[in-house]
Amino acid sequence: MFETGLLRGKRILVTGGGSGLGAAMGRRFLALGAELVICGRKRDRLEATASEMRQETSGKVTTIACDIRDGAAVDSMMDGLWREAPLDILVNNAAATFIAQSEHLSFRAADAILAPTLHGAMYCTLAAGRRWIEGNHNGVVLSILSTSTITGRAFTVPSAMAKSAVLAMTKSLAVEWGPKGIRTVAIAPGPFPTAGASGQLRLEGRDDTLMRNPLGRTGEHSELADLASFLVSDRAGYINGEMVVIDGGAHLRSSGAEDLLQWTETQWADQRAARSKG
Ligand SMILES: CCCCCCCCCCC/C=C/C(=O)SCCNC(=O)CCNC(=O)[C@H](O)C(C)(C)COP(=O)(O)OP(=O)(O)OC[C@H]1O[C@@H](n2cnc3c(N)ncnc32)[C@H](O)[C@@H]1OP(=O)(O)O
Ligand SMILES: NC(=O)C1=CN([C@@H]2O[C@H](COP(=O)(O)OP(=O)(O)OC[C@H]3O[C@@H](n4cnc5c(N)ncnc54)[C@H](OP(=O)(O)O)[C@@H]3O)[C@@H](O)[C@H]2O)C=CC1
Repeated sequence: MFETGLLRGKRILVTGGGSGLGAAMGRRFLALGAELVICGRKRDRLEATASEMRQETSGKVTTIACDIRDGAAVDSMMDGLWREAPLDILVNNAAATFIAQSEHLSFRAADAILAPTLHGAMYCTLAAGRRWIEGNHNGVVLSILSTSTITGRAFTVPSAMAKSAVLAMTKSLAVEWGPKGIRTVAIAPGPFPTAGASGQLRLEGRDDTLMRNPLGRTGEHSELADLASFLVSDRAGYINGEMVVIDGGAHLRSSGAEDLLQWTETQWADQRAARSKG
């Protein structure tokens, strides 16, 4: 689909690149010639994914254990990266969510979603952007958001709030940092089966939601990876401050959460008891 070497010479950090959509994007970036850095909290999973990637391609993959909720840890990761060479592209992919009745959310539970999804994305963006500007280096920030930025989404309110805030960052920085050679773009995926999303959103037990998709299917990881590759590449050099939706048209019918309005109190109690660790 793309010219060989579309991303040759690009050094890309994908947060949460050890699993799910982050790993799918990383694989595609490598295949297109990029040098890849993936970060996350779970060192073992990062290493396992990187070792598979190294076997699949001859590309360079580096792993960094970093909890992006911790600004000092983010700064230290960026310092380490810049000591070797500047990044060219940051992909804000790491995030967290779970379904819950909002009246049952403790403050700690709300913060468990806001901290990685909003603060983590902001810390990574500020840390990379400041270094690009100081070094007079061009950069691209791609943030993986959600169609909840358009529809809102019941029962995942902290996630919808955080993703909307990162969309505001994307639009605002497009104007502020565009003149400094930094593009900010975003993708809003619909349902793409991953272990993280399926576990946290109970996607498997909720076929109705998926079947209401106008295209009658969920997204393929390769479809998202292709879109991401285009948006971060120089071929998309005139796209700035935009969010591209990739959901088969699903959000035009529903936010995807309406079936949860039919859940009984017993189902919600069961959900609270069966909390999944992402
Ligand atoms: C609504 C349906 C939509 C249909 C389809 C539409 C299209 C799809 C749209 C998808 C949009 C976004 C998707 C994603 O983000 S998918 C990625 C999912 N991946 C992850 O979440 C991975 C990361 N996950 C985690 O880190 C953890 O799972 C967690 C989020 C829980 C955070 O863990 P942490 O260790 O920080 O938290 P603690 O265990 O210490 O708990 C902190 C407080 O949070 C409370 N908590 C935890 N889980 C739940 C829960 N399931 N329900 C309610 N409350 C929860 C916990 O009790 C702590 O609070 P208290 O101390 O007050 O008890
Ligand atoms: N799959 C889907 O249907 C959809 C996904 N999205 C978005 O796509 C992105 C990827 O989701 P998906 O692949 O499904 O889910 P995953 O659960 O696989 O991905 C989440 C990743 O984020 C990392 N992460 C979480 N918290 C932190 C943290 N504090 N510091 C560093 N890394 C962290 C996790 O690694 P670790 O646990 O090692 O820290 C993990 O690799 C997310 O932004 C999600 O909101 C949006 C819409 C739909």
